[in-house]
Amino acid sequence: MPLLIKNIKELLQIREPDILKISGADMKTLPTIKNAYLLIEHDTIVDFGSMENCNYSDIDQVIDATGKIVLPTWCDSHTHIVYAGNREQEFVDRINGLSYEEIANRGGGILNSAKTLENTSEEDLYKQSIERVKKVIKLGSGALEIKSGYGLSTENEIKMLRVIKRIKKEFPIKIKATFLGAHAFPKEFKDNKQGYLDLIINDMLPKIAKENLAHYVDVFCEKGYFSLNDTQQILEAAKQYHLTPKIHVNQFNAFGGVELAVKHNALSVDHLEMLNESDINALKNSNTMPVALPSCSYFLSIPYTPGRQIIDAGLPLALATDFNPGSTPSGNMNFVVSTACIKMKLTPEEAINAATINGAYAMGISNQYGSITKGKKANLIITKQVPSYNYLPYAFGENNIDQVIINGTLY
Ligand SMILES: N=CN[C@@H](CCC(=O)O)C(=O)O
Ligand SMILES: [Zn+2]
Repeated sequence: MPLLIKNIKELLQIREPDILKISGADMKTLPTIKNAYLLIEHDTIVDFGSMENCNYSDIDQVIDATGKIVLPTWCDSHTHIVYAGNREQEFVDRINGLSYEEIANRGGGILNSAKTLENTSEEDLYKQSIERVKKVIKLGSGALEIKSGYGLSTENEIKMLRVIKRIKKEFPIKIKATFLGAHAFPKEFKDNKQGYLDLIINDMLPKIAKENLAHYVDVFCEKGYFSLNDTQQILEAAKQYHLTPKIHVNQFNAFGGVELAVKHNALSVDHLEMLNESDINALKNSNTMPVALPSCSYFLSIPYTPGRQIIDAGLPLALATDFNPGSTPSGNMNFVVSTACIKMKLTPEEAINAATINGAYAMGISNQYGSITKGKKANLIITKQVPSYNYLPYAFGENNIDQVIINGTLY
């Protein structure tokens, strides 16, 4: 049954079907229609325009959006939403003076989450994870990339990826799975790093590919984690299984990870809190999307990704949550958009472009998601009554979402 949304105060992010990402100065523009309507059939946007041209009078299902804004749902291209337990104690430890690095060096951090996950059944992991998924959909996320990376053994990485597959089957939002076996070296491989790389390459990758459990491959390319050489080995091996890279780079140190990622045609490079001129140059003329994770900077009190510099260099930028138990226990894209404006000095137009169409690009789905385009999936946020779209990032911490539509159906 068709669904008509009428009297929309402003309909945001109207794009032609061939626009897959927005870069540089173009990010300052957010095409809109004021006093608009939008028509959905099944799961698809079939028509939209100005109310004065709205000739649909016999539609049964109508939403009156007077005073409200309608925009595409957020596309969160970087999450670790499948995890077990939490790391509240480390949060308190950091308040009391320990750094993220010190906690990791004591065997906490990613290894702490891996231990909890090992002791959690697949069923329980699924149950814990879907509570988070339900919450983020209510907060306006209509597409999620989800990483493994708290398994760190063949059995537990596959357990995580099977949970992601099940979420994909059970939930109407778009999900893309990423294999992140190279998230940290397990304790037993502390003095045999090549042994762990070999396990990833010779055991995990073939099994994951055989079960078709992942679309992308990720590596935490960082000092104390995976070196350039380690990263290169994994990306080369993953290529045989057609897994495109989306990698964690430059969170704490810049040492050439961006260039390596670009050389391997990475779909995205994520974090980038530490960025230098050669990283920016490597990204120019590439198809790789830089992704900023401002909630992580907020939570860890580390520098914000220089989004202004990235955009001013003519590059695109995407925004994502990084939802995970250690560095970002939040999947709230509304907070991400606000924080990008407040701390990274993005304009609301830039931040909304970064969290919708560019987020969709960073997960390889912008032909179907991330904008108001005829033929794209009807994944929409209807806000509460607000003065303008600037109010959304301005009123940080306030929930201004009234309704969320996923695949043409109210969620
Ligand atoms: N930096 C690497 N991975 C995650 C954090 C993982 C954790 O602390 O559990 C991130 O993107 O911030
Ligand atoms: Zn991450």
